[in-house]
Amino acid sequence: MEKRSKATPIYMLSGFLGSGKTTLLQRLLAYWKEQGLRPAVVMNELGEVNLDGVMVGEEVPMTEMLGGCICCSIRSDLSAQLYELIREERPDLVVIEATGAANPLEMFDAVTESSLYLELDIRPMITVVDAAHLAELYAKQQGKTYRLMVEQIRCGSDLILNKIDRIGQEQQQEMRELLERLNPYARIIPAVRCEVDPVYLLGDGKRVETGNPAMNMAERKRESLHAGDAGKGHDSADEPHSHHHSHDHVTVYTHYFTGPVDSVEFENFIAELPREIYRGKGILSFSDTASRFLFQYAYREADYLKITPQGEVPDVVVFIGEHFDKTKLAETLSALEGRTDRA
Ligand SMILES: Nc1nc2c(ncn2[C@@H]2O[C@H](COP(=O)(O)OP(=O)(O)OP(=O)(O)O)[C@@H](O)[C@H]2O)c(=O)[nH]1
Repeated sequence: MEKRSKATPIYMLSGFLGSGKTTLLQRLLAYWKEQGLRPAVVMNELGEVNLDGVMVGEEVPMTEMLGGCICCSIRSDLSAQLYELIREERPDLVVIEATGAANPLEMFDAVTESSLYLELDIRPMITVVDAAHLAELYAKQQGKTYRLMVEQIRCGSDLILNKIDRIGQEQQQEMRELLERLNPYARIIPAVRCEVDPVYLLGDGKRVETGNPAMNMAERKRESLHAGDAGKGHDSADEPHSHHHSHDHVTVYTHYFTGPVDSVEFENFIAELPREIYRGKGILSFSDTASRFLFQYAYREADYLKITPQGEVPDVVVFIGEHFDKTKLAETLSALEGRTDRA
């Protein structure tokens, strides 16, 4: 118990873009608050705006690391940000939600580096897996996205097999078995919208780690870099240094709107997005409704949630994908604004 007051527990949420990390984060924050704890969040986004932050209550201290990925381009900032957050806010625990493109081993290294300066209690990594997306990628078993997803699965101590509402029973079983093969150490928790029992997930008061989680991770890292399912064709196995740039292929485009757009036109535009774009999020004002919407697009499924953002938040969308044509996307989005102007 004494240790708790000194070492700050650090929870890392891993999982590919759009798998459900923020959905899980919201549940965990609600649970911790119910327990009378004061959580803090480090939110890392590839885009220039923190749209996930809108989903986190204002009372939760949050550090934003934007415009890059914690695991490489802005990795060195993590220690400083954590240090400030812990010193100024004195939280009971910190959750780090990395970008979905983050290589979990690099993220783990970055946090371990921080523990040289700060007294941290690094908790087992939680990986959220989009069951439908994994099923599709597993059918092909190639590509950087699949390899990254496998890496994230191998590094998780707890694997939430999320979005099982999007696949049938048989495929659920197949994906479960795949996870067991890829990571026999982990607990697998099937879920819809990350609805999991936080007491079970976090193991509060019950879970006994077999050994030091950091040590387990180091072992897994060695394994992961040398052999196994992921090792086949894994960047770092083929080219020893390339794993540091494992998500160089990810393209991000941020578009600030100058005014509202027509909702039907926007939905049509989303329905026709190229496949290379696998994630989108934004805050939008539509010309045909009064409220503002938080827009989400993950693995070809779009969601619109009515929101009242706190403070000044621009109308903006961020698209993330692999080598898509930013210029064309910018033109199409500008044209949508133009159409509304004429209306
Ligand atoms: N159908 C379905 N949709 C889900 C489920 N869980 C989350 N979603 C939706 O998937 C989208 C992405 O969820 P997030 O929680 O924002 O995903 P994320 O991993 O934080 O995304 P990034 O921060 O971009 O990596 C949202 O529209 C969610 O409402 C699920 O179990 N089933």
